[in-house]
Amino acid sequence: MTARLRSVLLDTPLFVFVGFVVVAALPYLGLDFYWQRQVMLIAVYTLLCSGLNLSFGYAGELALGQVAVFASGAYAAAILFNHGHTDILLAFAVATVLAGVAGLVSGVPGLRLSHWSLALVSFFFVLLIPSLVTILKEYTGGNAGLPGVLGPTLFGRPLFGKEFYLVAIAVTLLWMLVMRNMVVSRFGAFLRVMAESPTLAESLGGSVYLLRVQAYVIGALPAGIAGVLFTYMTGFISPTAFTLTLLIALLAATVLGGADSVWGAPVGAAILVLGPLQAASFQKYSTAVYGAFLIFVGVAFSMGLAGLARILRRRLLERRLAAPAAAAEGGAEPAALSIPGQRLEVTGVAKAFAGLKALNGVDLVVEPGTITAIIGANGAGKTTLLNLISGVLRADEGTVTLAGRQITGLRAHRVSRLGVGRTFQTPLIPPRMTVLEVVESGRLRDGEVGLLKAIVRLPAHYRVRRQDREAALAALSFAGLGHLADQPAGSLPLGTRRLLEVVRAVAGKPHVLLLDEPAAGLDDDGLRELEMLMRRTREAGGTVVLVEHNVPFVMDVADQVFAMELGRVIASGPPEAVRRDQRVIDSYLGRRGQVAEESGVA
Ligand SMILES: Nc1ncnc2c1ncn2[C@@H]1O[C@H](COP(=O)(O)OP(=O)(O)OP(=O)(O)O)[C@@H](O)[C@H]1O
Repeated sequence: MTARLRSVLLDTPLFVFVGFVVVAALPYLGLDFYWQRQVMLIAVYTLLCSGLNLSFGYAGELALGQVAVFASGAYAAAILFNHGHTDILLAFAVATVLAGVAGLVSGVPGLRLSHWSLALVSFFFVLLIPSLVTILKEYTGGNAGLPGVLGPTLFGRPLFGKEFYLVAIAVTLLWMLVMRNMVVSRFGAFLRVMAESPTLAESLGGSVYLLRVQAYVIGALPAGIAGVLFTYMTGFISPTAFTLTLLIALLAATVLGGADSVWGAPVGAAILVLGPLQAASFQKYSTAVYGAFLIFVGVAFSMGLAGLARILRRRLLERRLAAPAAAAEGGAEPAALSIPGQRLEVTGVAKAFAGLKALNGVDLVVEPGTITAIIGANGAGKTTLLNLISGVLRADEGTVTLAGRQITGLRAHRVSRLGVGRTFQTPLIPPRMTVLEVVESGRLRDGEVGLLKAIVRLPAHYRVRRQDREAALAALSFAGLGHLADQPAGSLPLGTRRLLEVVRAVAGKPHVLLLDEPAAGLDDDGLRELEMLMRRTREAGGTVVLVEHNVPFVMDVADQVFAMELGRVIASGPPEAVRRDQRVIDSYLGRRGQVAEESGVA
């Protein structure tokens, strides 16, 4: 057994292989023809739902064109067959290319505009099926359909009955392994982050547009393959097989199985095929029932069965996880980390929102190995400044340079890849990731996504993922949070989530670290941990920019302070000097003291 095959086998849950071997063996154990068809239909729907998982569940796009791509694969197989090209591998290849093209044609313009444009464009493709079938009647048979598409070949050998069944199961397993490899790769991590927040994905170095196109196009590929299997399974196709009802049913099955789970697809597909909704008396009401079911599942059970299984599994494992993790840290020295800080220089930046000058000629220089704080009243322009540096916003005027290199006007993911890490005023933490996964995602900005390497599990994929994991563990230990590694991030209190954001940014070893109000809402313990983390980051060489309202904290931790008012810097220098500056007292510190006194806060 080669190392790669071994790794594919060992990294895949055993139940998957056992399950597929059992399913593949069923016809040899006496499963009759009717049930063989039902199982193959589950395989077909699994492929369709799995593609939807990627584009809809993981990438968060309402991709409604799956049925159209399914139809293109089905017609491709039938037309090839009728022209004497019976090889099923050829049909798979053509259907996959067609699916990719259909995905690109509908996805590229749709995704460039907005969520809803993609939904509309892809939905339009489904509505187009009957017209296209009529226009291409010569090849498609029009409304009457194409009968007698039976008995494809594989390398010249006809595939009937059990052999075709085996091909259907094997192809489905293969796709599921590809899907699983993608989901556990850096690409999958980006998708999970993006589903939580596109802004976060960009700030971690992912081009949201590119990720969406990739997820949408790749999600279309299994639908093309499913089309080929469906054609050869039924032996007959017509436009009546590719309806809106099927689309709604697939969406319902995807959500029910678990939209952001690899193994939710076969579960949802099995329920769709075997469930009570298949009764003949139900057919007339199918669209309404599936629609109502979709709404119900989407609103009341959006986690799906996979989400439920995750919760149960977590509860079962909770005890076991707590013990070794706590033991692992047990008073050990925090890991050492080197953070390659670079000089950040902001010169004359200005930004207006509909005439309101949020920034009006701001200059700022931050040296490596220092903490620079920016203070000022609400609306002074502090967050806008961080957004300009990190590429979330474009400056109207002025420049931003990193180690002398201009980064002005670059998109957020490019700025991130050049070494700017950041946190957000409201922590952006994907709740379904574990703490370790969240911190690992901070490493995504460094190096390539490596989608193909992940799919075929090249050694480079393992090396990168191992390095990601080690760096994330080191960053957690650096922050004294190693004992939380296996906790679901969503279960953490707000203060710990704030710290976690900082740790995620530190794990990416950024050249500049931008922190937006990290101390907000932290209790005394949290503040101490944050202060320690920031001091360690500075000692490790980091360039830190801190926007913060907690003045005592700022005065304690910062090397230099910039005070802002109405988009301008009104004072800068060492903390004590800025604290005594009369303009700063009048515009900010005095007012904060007054507010604190009025509210009884010391
Ligand atoms: N996207 C936007 N569209 C319109 N106005 C905006 C936008 N972002 C910020 N502003 C305005 O720009 C000004 C500066 O806002 P900014 O959020 O940068 O202030 P801040 O100093 O960070 O305040 P706070 O301490 O409350 O976070 C405010 O008047 C704000 O209303």
